[in-house]
Amino acid sequence: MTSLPAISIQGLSHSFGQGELRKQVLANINLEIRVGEIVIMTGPSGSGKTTLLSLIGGLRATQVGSLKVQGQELCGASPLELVTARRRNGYIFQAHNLHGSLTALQNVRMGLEVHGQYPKAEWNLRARDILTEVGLGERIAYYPQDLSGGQKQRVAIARALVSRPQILLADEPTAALDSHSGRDVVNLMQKLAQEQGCTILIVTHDNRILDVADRIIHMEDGQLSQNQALVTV
Ligand SMILES: Nc1ncnc2c1ncn2[C@@H]1O[C@H](COP(=O)(O)OP(=O)(O)OP(=O)(O)O)[C@@H](O)[C@H]1O
Repeated sequence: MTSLPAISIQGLSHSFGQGELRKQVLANINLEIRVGEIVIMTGPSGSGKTTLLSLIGGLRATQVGSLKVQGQELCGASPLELVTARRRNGYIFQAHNLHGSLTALQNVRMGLEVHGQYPKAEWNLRARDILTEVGLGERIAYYPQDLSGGQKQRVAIARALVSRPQILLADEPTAALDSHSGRDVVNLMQKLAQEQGCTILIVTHDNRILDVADRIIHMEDGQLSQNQALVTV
């Protein structure tokens, strides 16, 4: 049995701005990511990595080409379809983006609220369970200001994965962390996502985490390099 790729992109291009200010940032991107694969995307600043990640996440509308996520075509999708597509994914950003006025537990519950799939009666239990899995079972009532950078990012991972998304998109998840915390965070992402059969795409400049990838792809001037070498480490 052949399963659909998690992500399938053909001839994707993207520009910002209009008229004379129009600037093409992605040109003819072709990429296929299999279900359960962990792919790392590297490349210089400004090369278009975040733009591609945001298109895959349905965070902005796709203009040209074909972009299928879990078999759903996002090019030409309506705003409502994009919102639905967005809710199916988990996101982790460089800055953890936790709400400062909410505890760790409440932040993680938000991941379930937004997702809207699980009954409300289960939210606390699910949030508590995943916080325990990321090693923060004793800190569920802490506010972000009372957690270290690595702990905050672990809350962000718990929030991203609590709804058991099929795709996890991470943009520079270790950039604000020291090497030890960065390694912890990536190992956790890998472990939880593998347990859940989740496909992961990570954008990073952090060479220390490249070994978690099944495959590394490289973006340069809006184009993906062709030698998408398999990592053998
Ligand atoms: N909303 C926007 N409006 C106009 N231009 C944008 C917008 N977002 C990004 N760009 C431009 O698109 C290009 C690609 O940006 P993008 O953020 O995708 O690069 P990146 O590879 O992720 O960079 P970095 O590694 O620094 O995050 C850059 O030249 C950037 O200035």
